[in-house]
Amino acid sequence: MLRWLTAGESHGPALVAILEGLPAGVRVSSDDLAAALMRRRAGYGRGARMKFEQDDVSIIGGVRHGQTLGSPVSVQIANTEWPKWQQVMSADPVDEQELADLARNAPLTRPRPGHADLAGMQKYGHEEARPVLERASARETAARVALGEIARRLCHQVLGVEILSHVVAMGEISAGTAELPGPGDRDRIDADPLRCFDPEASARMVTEVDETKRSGDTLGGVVEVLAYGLPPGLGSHVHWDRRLDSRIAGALMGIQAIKGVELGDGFDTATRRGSAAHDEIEPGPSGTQRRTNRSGGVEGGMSTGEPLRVRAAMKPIATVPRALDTVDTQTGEPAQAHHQRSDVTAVPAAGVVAEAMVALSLAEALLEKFGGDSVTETTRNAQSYLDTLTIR
Ligand SMILES: Cc1cc2nc3c(=O)[nH]c(=O)nc-3n(C[C@H](O)[C@H](O)[C@H](O)COP(=O)(O)O)c2cc1C
Ligand SMILES: C=C(O[C@@H]1CC(C(=O)O)=C[C@@H](OP(=O)(O)O)[C@H]1O)C(=O)O
Repeated sequence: MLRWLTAGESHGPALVAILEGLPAGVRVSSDDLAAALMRRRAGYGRGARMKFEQDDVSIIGGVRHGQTLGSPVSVQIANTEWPKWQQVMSADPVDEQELADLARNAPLTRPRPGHADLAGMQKYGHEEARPVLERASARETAARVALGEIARRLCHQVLGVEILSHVVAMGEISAGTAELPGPGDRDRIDADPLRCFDPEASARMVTEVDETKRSGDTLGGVVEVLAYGLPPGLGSHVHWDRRLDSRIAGALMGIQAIKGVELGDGFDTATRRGSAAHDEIEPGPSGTQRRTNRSGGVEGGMSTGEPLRVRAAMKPIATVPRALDTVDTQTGEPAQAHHQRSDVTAVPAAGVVAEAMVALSLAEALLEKFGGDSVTETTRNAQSYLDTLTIR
């Protein structure tokens, strides 16, 4: 069983994460994790913090000389901004007067609509939003991306799986998706300012981000994750929580600000007649094949062997510069929501996080199906399954 956990606050000393249940022999180094984290920081429309803060990543356990050991892998991502936040976020009690004098520690009593501030204050009994937003912040997704990179490497080593993502909509601007990016297009997508595969749409998206920023507003959008090289039969039809689609949907909805998930043609499928909704099966050169991939590579909760295709819709950033109406919880009076700085949009980064969540879900399903305590054993098991598939 693959298990993972993250901890740490946005302005704390570090994020930490543990991934348990990996076989021995997954090839990974700190530089690999640093490269994965760089991808998450990029993207046109990210805020000032992305420019001055670094992800200072180190592997604390579970890896030796570039290979996993089979023990829990533990990762730390230090926040280079920590020195400025040492008193505000100190784990130990701090002199009250010293704290009161810090502008950085001013109580945040004007909760932002769309963020976790108000519901979190009510639920945990906090009088201001700092203790909520520190953990609600998507800073935490850095830890998921680090673990997702290890999961991605496992899937690639065992089955040659390639996972990538691209931005298919930014606000009202949609990319042309007649041509899907292939396994080799990862670098080209990353080189685009908005991680969009359609250069013409990307240029219009850049203009839209600029105009949105000028008007003091924020943007959401849609990302698509693709996974190539999956065998048929990951996940299962036998129970709701073993379904691959249910796990992937849950994993993607668990990303901050994701409000919708769609497998394959998703909501469009519901508008079609059955004859135009499914993927007809035909004999091919190496076994059965599909004429189309409307399902997005999952039927009956199991991978079909076709590419996985899943979309996630992100709402616009909640910290709107032209601040939204709220109530000052200290006075009960109408007020403007607190705002210091924020991303205009983080859709390109959300794509990288979505890849990580898909990689973790696929690694879990892969280990469940093939088991193994070493990558060699897992690969042997996977190969034996593929060699003996009764229907190809
Ligand atoms: C990569 C990424 C970056 C984000 N950056 C910001 C930001 O700068 N400001 C902000 O208010 N929300 C940002 N968010 C969104 C908030 O984390 C999110 O609105 C908040 O957690 C509430 O969303 P929820 O209702 O889905 O929980 C970001 C989300 C992601 C995935
Ligand atoms: C720090 C990251 O993202 C942060 C996510 C975030 C939020 O509210 O989710 C708010 C912003 O932080 P701050 O309010 O301190 O400017 C983003 O910069 C990161 O992705 O590494």
